[in-house]
Amino acid sequence: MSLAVTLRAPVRRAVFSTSVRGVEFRPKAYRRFTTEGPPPAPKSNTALYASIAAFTAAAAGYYLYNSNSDTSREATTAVKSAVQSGKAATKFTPTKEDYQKVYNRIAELLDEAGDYDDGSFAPVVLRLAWHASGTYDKDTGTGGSNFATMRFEPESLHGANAGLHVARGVMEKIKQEYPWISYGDLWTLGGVAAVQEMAGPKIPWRPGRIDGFASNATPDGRLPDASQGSQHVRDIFYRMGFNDQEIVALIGAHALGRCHSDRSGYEGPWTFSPTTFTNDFYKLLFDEKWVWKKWNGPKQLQDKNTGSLMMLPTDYVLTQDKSFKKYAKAYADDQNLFFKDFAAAFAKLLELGVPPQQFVVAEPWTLNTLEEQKA
Ligand code: HEM
Repeated sequence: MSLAVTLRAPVRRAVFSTSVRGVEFRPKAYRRFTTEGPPPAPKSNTALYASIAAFTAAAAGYYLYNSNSDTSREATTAVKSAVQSGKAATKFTPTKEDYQKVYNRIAELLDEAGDYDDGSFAPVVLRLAWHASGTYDKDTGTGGSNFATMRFEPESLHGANAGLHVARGVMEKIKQEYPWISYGDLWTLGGVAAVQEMAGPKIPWRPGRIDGFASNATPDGRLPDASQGSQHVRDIFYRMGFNDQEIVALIGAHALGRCHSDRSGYEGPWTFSPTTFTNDFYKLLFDEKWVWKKWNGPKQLQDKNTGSLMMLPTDYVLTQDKSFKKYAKAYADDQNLFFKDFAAAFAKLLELGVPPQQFVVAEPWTLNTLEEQKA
């Protein structure tokens, strides 16, 4: 039996043309031999074609399994299960509208937080997007949002990720409803929805991340330690490829949410409006007098006036370090500038670790808020 005959089997296309997280996947081996559609199958040859198909699928599986790419391994699984079930691997190519639907569902769930914290899951979901991406190391190309490795131990148990099970739980509900989206795309889209739904700037975003394995995880210690100073902050964020201006813009996300003593050890919110995206974090840094909190917990600052707000040591360095201070002051004075710079830096953060050719579109999209869609 010649290879040419094998590849002309009628079921070939269904077996080979599979979709990985909505991105159509065709292994190079297939592309090389592909023809424009199969010839009609003579009925009497059904058994022959079935065995040819099985052989082809097995060969494809072998080829894919022995390549090192994670995409290949996933495709292999798809091919295998298609063969085992006797059904074609499903092909679904989501459009921008499909991702907008996922965004909308996330936005709805962010609001269904009941008594949780300040009545919204948005801050913790934003934090998940950041921690999933912030493990990136530009020198080795490891870490980042591509593989969503926080699904696995030990990364899910890293001290810095304490409490993020809440966000992963919310995201899991969406995953059940839209199983075609990769976790990396889902979690980063969660970050986008969190910022936008809390009245923040539009965050350009595009899909293409794939699910990896526990072996893709990075070691503990890649995320910042809040008890440290400006050198540590620079070390961590420079490793990801950010500059001082981007660092200061990103940390402005602390306008949102709060610290939890049972998670990080720190306690309290940074602003009086922890579910609205504003430049209040910078304003408060400069306008309030900050004193060390007297308590048994880790060193943190509190506002002298009310004692109800907090700053981490790493937040406070934004007023102490000359270069950081310049940007922090500019953001305190100009919310539009902060929004613009945050959007750019956050969009960059969410794409760390994703090979550019993996993205399904060259230009990131802008997705609409629920409010905009009602209008
Ligand atoms: C020097 C850099 C940073 C340090 C040391 C830091 C540290 C922390 C700590 C200790 C918490 C409290 C966690 C808890 O107890 O639940 C926290 C919360 C948070 N962080 Fe950061 N962070 C940094 C940068 C960022 C960045 C870049 C973002 C996003 C772009 C971000 C977004 C958030 C959000 C939204 C929360 C609130 C989470 C909630 O309410 O559950 N942080 N961060």
